[in-house]
Amino acid sequence: CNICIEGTVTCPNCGNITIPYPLSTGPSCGDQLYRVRCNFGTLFFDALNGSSYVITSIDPQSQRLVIRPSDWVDQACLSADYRSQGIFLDPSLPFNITSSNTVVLMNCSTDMLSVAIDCTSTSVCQAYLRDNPLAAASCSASPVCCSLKTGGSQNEHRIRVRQDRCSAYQSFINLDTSLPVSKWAAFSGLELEWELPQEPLCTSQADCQNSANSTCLVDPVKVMQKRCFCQSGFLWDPITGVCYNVKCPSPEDCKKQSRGTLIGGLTISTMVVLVGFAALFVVHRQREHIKEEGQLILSKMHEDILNANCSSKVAMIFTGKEITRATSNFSRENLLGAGGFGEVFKGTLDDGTVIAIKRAKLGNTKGIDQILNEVRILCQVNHRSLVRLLGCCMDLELPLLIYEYIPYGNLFDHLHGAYICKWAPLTWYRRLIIAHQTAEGLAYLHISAVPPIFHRNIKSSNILLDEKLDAKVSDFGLLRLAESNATHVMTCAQGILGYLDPEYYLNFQLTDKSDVYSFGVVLLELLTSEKAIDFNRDEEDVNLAIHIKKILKEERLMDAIDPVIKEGQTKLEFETMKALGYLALSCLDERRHNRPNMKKVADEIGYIISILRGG
Ligand SMILES: Nc1ncnc2c1ncn2[C@@H]1O[C@H](COP(=O)(O)OP(=O)(O)OP(=O)(O)O)[C@@H](O)[C@H]1O
Repeated sequence: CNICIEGTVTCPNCGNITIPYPLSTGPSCGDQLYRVRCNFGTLFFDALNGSSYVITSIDPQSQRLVIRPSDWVDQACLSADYRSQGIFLDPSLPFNITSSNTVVLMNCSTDMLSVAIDCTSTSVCQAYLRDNPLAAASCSASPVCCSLKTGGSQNEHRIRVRQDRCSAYQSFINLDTSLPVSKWAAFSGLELEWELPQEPLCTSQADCQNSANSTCLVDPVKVMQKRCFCQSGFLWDPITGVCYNVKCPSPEDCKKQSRGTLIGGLTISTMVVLVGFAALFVVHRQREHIKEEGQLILSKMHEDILNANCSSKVAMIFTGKEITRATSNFSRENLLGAGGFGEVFKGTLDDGTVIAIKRAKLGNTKGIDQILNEVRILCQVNHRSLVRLLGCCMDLELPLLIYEYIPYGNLFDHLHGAYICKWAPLTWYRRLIIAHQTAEGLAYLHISAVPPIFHRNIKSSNILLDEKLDAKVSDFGLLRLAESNATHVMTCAQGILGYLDPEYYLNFQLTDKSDVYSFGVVLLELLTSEKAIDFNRDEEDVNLAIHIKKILKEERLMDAIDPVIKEGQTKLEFETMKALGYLALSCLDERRHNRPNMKKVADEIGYIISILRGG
């Protein structure tokens, strides 16, 4: 817990103004997308067409800042930024105008009367024109004026003035129109907000030296660029711009924790010494007997922890001896593969039961946590399309998870070739069944599990197939239980390239709809047998979701379908492929609220299957 906040890249103050991350006043601090300009102690926001505005306040917590809009040229009723057509924010930058602003537009042409904003005689601007002496002096000669409340959408980038429309404006933040106009000056300003920044861009690891605890990796959304993504155990905090330690989010926590650790450490040391002496004494007298008893007690403790939250006892404690025997001492012949969590071995217990054993990687500090997490979660879930966790083993050097063995490999290998010679290619009907079973398993996790469970790591290699080629969703290593009253869970980008919900980059949350997005990518894999990310495709097609979305929009789905299932297809089969393609498209909607939920997806696939069966 010694490194909590490091590598902060905030810029120095500008005069009295503190510049919070991600705002940047120079190339070596902040995020370069969030440029502001410091000129002799005054901070400026530069807009398009050469106009520039003084920044009067910044609130990093709400990601908002206030700029002072131009006054108007006396007598002419013309805004000083008339030449730049008013305020025009660069739409390619992450700033927009908030919905807190009320804008009065003056010196307007009668054309404005037909525009859908309030230019009536009761408009707020009429009171302003009448009761503000300056406005009255300059602008009352042309009585048409209008007012509008800005929208606050991400497309809100300009307040426009021009000939034939309106040529002057004033803006107020959270204006209380019940107050007399003489008090309105207190609300003067235009409020902008910025989007939360993503992890900093990088080209090599050296660029990440300012962002401690991060690694320069390919950006799954834009694979042509790389970012300093937080390492395991750390989360990206877009407000402070650092990867913080999840175990001690603030330095205070660190201090508390290290103080706690110190006290705990002393207590533990004392206990260890005492226990050590006692143990030496006992070992001297009854060595073997005590060892066995100790193991029994440990085993009992683990069992108690494991079953604490279980309504029924489903998880078992396996002994190291048992597992070592079952795997022939973890021989390489029994190695099934390795993933993010560690290695997976096949094993056979004394009673003949075949099992899969997940062994945490050496130095995988999350191992124990992940195991307890996984065991607790899985002891609650029971669904035919989810891989069953049988128990765990904690008395070897590395913690182990014991699963039922699923004999026919994973969907990724079936679709992408590794097993093409070993097993026949999957038929279209079987692919639909696999999609349906997977969707049902996930819908169970989202809806029937209490509290709801988001998988967060859906990909074809985590869908295993049994001897009947039925699908079982595996790898709950990245699972976290959602808070019972929370609809989302903050997390680090633990998803995998090509499957990660793009909205994660907007708000750094993964929800049930993030699983829906990842599942949409799996649907595309089933249709095309193409990989989620493939650098052998053209540059702009590396990401399968982007590639197929384009093809679907051009109504060329057939060009992308796996030739194996395309060959000899009936018209009905073709229709069902199309239907699944469009379902995938809805799962892959950029905005998660537009995506269907997993239950709906499962029902849709069930319906597609029923059509195929009926035909
Ligand atoms: N219960 C199981 N039965 C049979 N094979 C399994 C089982 N669990 C995992 N495997 C196989 O072990 C290999 C590694 O699995 P693992 O889930 O650790 O990795 P992954 O899915 O590739 O990556 P990640 O850990 O990032 O999800 C895969 O080939 C998988 O098919």
